[in-house]
Amino acid sequence: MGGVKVTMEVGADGVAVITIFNPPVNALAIPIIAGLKEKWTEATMRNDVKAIVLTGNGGRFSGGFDINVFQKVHGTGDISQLPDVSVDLVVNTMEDGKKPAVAAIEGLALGGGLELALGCHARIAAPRAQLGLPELSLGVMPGFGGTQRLPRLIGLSKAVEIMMTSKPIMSEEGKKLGLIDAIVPSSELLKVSRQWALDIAERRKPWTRSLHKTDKIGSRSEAREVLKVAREQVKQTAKNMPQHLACIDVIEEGIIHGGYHGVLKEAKVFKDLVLSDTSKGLVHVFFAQRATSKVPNVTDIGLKPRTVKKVAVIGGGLMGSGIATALALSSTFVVLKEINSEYLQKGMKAIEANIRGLVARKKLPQDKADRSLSMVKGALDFSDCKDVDMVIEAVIENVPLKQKIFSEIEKVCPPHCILATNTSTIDLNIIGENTISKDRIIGAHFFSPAHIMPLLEIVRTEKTSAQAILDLMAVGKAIKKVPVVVGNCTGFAVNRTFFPYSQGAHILVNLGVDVYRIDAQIARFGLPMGPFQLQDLTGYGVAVAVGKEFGSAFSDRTFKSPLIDLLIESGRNGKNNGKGYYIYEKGRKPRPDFTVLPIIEESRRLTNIMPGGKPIYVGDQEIIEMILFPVVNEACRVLDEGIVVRASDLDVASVLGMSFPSYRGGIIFWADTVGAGHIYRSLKKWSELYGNFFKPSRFLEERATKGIPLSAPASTPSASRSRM
Ligand SMILES: C[C@H](O)CC(=O)SCCNC(=O)CCNC(=O)[C@H](O)C(C)(C)COP(=O)(O)OP(=O)(O)OC[C@H]1O[C@@H](n2cnc3c(N)ncnc32)[C@H](O)[C@@H]1OP(=O)(O)O
Repeated sequence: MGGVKVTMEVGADGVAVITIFNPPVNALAIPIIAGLKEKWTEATMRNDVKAIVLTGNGGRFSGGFDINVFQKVHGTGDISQLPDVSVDLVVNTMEDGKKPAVAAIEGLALGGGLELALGCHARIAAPRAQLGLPELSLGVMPGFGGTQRLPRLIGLSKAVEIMMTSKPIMSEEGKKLGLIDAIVPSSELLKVSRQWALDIAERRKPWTRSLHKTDKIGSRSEAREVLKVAREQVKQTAKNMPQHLACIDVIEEGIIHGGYHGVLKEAKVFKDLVLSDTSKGLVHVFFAQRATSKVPNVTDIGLKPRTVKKVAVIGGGLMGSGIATALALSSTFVVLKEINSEYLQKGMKAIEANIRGLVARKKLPQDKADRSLSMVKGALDFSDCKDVDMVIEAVIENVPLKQKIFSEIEKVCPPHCILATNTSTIDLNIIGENTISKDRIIGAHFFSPAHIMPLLEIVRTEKTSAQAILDLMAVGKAIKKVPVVVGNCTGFAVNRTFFPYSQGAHILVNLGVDVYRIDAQIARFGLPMGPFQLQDLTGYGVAVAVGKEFGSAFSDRTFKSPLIDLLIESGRNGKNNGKGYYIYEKGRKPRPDFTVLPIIEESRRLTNIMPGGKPIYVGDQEIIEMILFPVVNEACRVLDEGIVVRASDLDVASVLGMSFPSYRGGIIFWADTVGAGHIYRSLKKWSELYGNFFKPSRFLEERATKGIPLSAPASTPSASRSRM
């Protein structure tokens, strides 16, 4: 805690520079807030201080309120741990204080950090500083007056957008909007800010108290319209979460009753939101995501990641072209290797389409797109891979083919080259069977579409070197993925955990439950779509292949549903050919296709699992549980076998790889909120009624009977934990 402090230096010019020190992001921890109050009060009282400049040490203004405090409140339920910053510090001490203050912003000013700057009387920023109010992404809302001051400085519509999306803007945009008063080079930031503060003191520049501004908000009726549209949008984009609508209500309060009333309501609602389950889940995911970058015996043994400048991607299909796109977008040279010029052209075209698509959606500027495309070179021969630092094989799931590729690349590529495979199911030891340097073999499992989905599952075998893992983690970060390191087993951590998801859905259908009802319930729970629509989207071929793989690895608990085969026989292939459980037509939302019902009936007849031949009766909640509890059960096996480093890695993987709702905190966090006991008893009951698929795992049974959360680390590693 030695480095956590607030300092004040008073110059001969009469400016007190107050600096926040709390590396790495100058988070506003409780001692920092106390320090700010103390220094500000001192500066206000000292006769030699004419004006104040607030800044952050180390090139970053502040990353906002200390999120660790939220976690403490979540653990204890004690809301009194939250200090009164909004009125006591920002309104009374800073904004309404007797001395003018200027915020000198570099790097970033996010959340409470930006709100402190809003409480100053002017803001000077360095180029490309990030400014944002991302609180909603943590399940709370701005709590230091941001809901009131930002609209008053930049107008309601843009302020609402910044808060609702949680996305930062750059200081250049902030300048155009009126949030930033001037942009100056970093080297001049303090000098200009000091002068600006003195100019305010001497009335050469306006002494603006943002909370009192009204000129940018517009008329009541305009404001009402903006808020109405925002409410409608968030009902679609932020289902099941309270903070967006709560934030809009608070903004409205300020518009109707004035900024100060808005601040008071904000402070109250902020505290309610901190205690919400949504905030608990999202804050958990925030820290869980950062924890993935800490891997014992890899990131803590003094190794440094080596530079990976050039990567060969073998196979230009859907996955290969997506991976190549992700690499090229982050300025890595890519060799895309295919077996003939037709396939190669297809792959290159797919990369181009991916990149052009980002430009069309305004996610990438044209010049960056051109630069990215120039990073990719096509190749038909392995000799083009002789100077690459990493190979990522992304061909079809065919064992002999993969084995052949691996022994060839081992011969051609330099000895330091990492040999990665994008397989989603096949055991890495089998793929690398004919390869000599087994320490370089590693799994780089991307999720489709690879240039968009944020998860990278890094799979290691017992022989993979720590250096190779570290290098791939660094590549993952460079291409803006969240790398999660896992052990080797069928399906690895993510696909294995979620295999029972579609299995459970198929059991339910064969027990007589309606497919569309199942999909609707799962969507209501918060996944982007239900299991049947997902199956339509990924194609039935994938379902068959994955089913086979898992069926042989976990035959004790695999349910063999004939439904997919029947659908294929009847000429359906999901979204691919526009015919699945749903009808797919361009420009329209998928619509249920009721002509599928007789096929489902046929499946039910063949499996004959309905007790007494009659459809079972289940409530809506039970549908969700019968699909997700088996997922939790498999997650327990993954934990028990030590496939992941820590339980929260599965939370991150489920959120980023499977779109499990982040506000529920990920699969294990959610399971713990439901309670291991309830999950265990439910699975036990269903296993007695409907068979082995539901049988509770040893790990779940033990945790449930001892009353230990599933997320608690194992006290003594089980025999199989040696995998990591
Ligand atoms: C009342 C107020 O309105 C409420 C608030 O202010 S809520 C907080 C709002 N602020 C935020 O949401 C910002 C959260 N932070 C971020 O988005 C990113 O950390 C960042 C953009 C600031 C920096 O990103 P990056 O450089 O990639 O570093 P990143 O690895 O994320 O963070 C570095 C470390 O700082 C920590 N950190 C970042 N922001 C923090 C915060 N606000 N509080 C506490 N710790 C924080 C991270 O946990 C991480 O710790 P670790 O090294 O021990 O894992």
